[in-house]
Amino acid sequence: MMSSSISDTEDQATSSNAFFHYIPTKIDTDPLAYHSNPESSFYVIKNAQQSSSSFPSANSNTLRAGNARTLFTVIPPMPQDTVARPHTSQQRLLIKGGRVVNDDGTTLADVFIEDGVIKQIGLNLVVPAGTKTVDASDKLVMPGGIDTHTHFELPFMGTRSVDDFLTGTQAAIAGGTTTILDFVIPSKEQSLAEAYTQWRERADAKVCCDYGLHAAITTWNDQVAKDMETLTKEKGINSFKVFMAYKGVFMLQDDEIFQVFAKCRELGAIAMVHAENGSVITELEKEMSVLGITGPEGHLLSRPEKLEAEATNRAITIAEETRCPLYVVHVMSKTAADKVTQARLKGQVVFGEPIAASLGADGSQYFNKCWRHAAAHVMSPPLRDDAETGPYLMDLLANGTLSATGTDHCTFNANQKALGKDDFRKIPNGVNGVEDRLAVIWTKGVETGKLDVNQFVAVTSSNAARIFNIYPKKGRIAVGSDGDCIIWDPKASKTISAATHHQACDFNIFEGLQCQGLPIVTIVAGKIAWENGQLNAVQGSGKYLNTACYAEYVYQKLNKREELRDQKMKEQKIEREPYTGEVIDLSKPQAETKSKDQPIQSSGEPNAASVGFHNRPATRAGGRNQQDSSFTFSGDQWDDRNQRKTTRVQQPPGGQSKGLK
Ligand SMILES: NC(=O)NCCC(=O)O
Ligand SMILES: [Zn+2]
Repeated sequence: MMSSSISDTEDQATSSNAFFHYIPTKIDTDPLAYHSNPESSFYVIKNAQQSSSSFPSANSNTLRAGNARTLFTVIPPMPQDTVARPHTSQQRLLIKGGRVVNDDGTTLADVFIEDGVIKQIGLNLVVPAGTKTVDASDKLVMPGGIDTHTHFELPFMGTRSVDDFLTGTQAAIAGGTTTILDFVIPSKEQSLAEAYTQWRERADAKVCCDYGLHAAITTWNDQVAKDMETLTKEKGINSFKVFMAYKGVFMLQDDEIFQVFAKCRELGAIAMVHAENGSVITELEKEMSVLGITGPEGHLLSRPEKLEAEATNRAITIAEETRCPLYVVHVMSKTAADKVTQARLKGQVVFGEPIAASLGADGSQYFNKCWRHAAAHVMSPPLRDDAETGPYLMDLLANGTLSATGTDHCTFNANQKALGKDDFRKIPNGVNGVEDRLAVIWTKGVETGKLDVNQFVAVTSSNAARIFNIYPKKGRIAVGSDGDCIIWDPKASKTISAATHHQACDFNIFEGLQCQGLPIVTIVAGKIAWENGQLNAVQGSGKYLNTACYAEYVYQKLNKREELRDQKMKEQKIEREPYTGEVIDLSKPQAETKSKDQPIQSSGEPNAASVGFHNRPATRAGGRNQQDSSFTFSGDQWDDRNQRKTTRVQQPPGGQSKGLK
């Protein structure tokens, strides 16, 4: 039962199994909790109780998540782990003295984690002797980041992305991300099911943090549809991406996209789209060749922004027609973002994902004199040559129009990018970001006053958890949630560089960016995996996340709409007596049908339509209505069978034709 009243919350606060009592108040004067939005309030957890019981039930209310800032919502029940976490019973950690930041509120509280799960939140907690303590005084304690979009060790464009599930998740952890969602992308000769197994094999042995999978649909047939069912029902995948780009490789046609989206809707999954007009891009690429443009700038010039916006709109339209929720990956331009905005304003369930690159870098790099530098930025859709795009996308994140952030982390070294040294079309597409996303968003979002700390948590973690149905296991600091947290120091700073990053690639698109605000500690499943610049991540310790279909955050509205739509459709059904007259026998030659023998005109009533063309009634004299076209593909006139009256005109107006002499 959904409930959303303040009194419910008050009831809950006094009930025996209440954990927190949230009091909306504007008491916070601490600069750490600075709020840029004057309308938003701070929420303080009072009377936090120690508890070792399980997560609040689905009936319990808490403050509304996300940057929409509706006040009360329901926390769904905790999703079940598919793989039991091994119990290392002595694994206990107390995070002391920090300010706990969720997407809906901030409070001063300690956090006690045991066996990978948050067990207590509050002040003066009683914890077992020997518990390891980490000091978070003057720092923020936030849910670990969720990167919605990575491509670790992806075979692509003749090579393979260099960050694998080990270096990729290590780098993620160094940057404060504790969950990644990667994409299963089948090769031409592979089934979706085989590709899924392959991805699991690659990832399970290496991941240092939990991970989930989306799957890409790169071809469409009945078997793929069946595999989608298996992946959703048995393998924990709830999101499927189609490509409108990479013609001849991954790209699907509109009718296929329609069918994929319809299938997603049927399964309760989320459709995802890489939105670019691949067919037009292929033509524009050829034009670049004709113009002699072979360098990385050709990549940008052949992928104009309007082709991203057009495809975004097309995908949104198809999603609307299939009544399917849509997640637009890597929103790279203002106009594409506007399409998402327009759809959301109309109430469509569409989510937009800007990435670290579109928020923190720009496409002027494609014109850099150094080929290696320019090629290192090649990704699709491209970075836009416009310094305003990043701030624009950040504004849309701040006002809730864009929802979650990823990175599309897909890295290639210079020698791999060099596959396209003479032809930009062969430069492997992809850039870095998994390590830098949080610092870039803090620097470009919080430090500019666009995002408050709670919105920062929303767009880096909680919103993604809700959309992909892993909330509140992930994306929240709460009793019962996984012990994936970061201790964030808003005062810490660094300059991003490939020389010091943990990503395997030899280039960093944020090179030289001075970041303000960093994760000084990253806790993965209750263990410190990153502290004071030291990685202590454990290879293979991450678990695969089962993501269930019908995420309430996504589908609740849609299910209701579907119900109402069905009802409305049924209301429009007309009950009629069945037609009992003659039905034309199409197997017989048309000449034998009755209509041939019957006069076309009987009572001056219209019957022209009955012979296959013309809609307007004949004239009283039985002639063709002059407003009807006399054209048919057969060349026939509808009144061919009527005898025509002819009158020889002896003296036509304008004189007799004598013919040419
Ligand atoms: N985005 C990109 O350029 N590379 C990764 C593959 C994809 O997502 O398109
Ligand atoms: Zn991608």
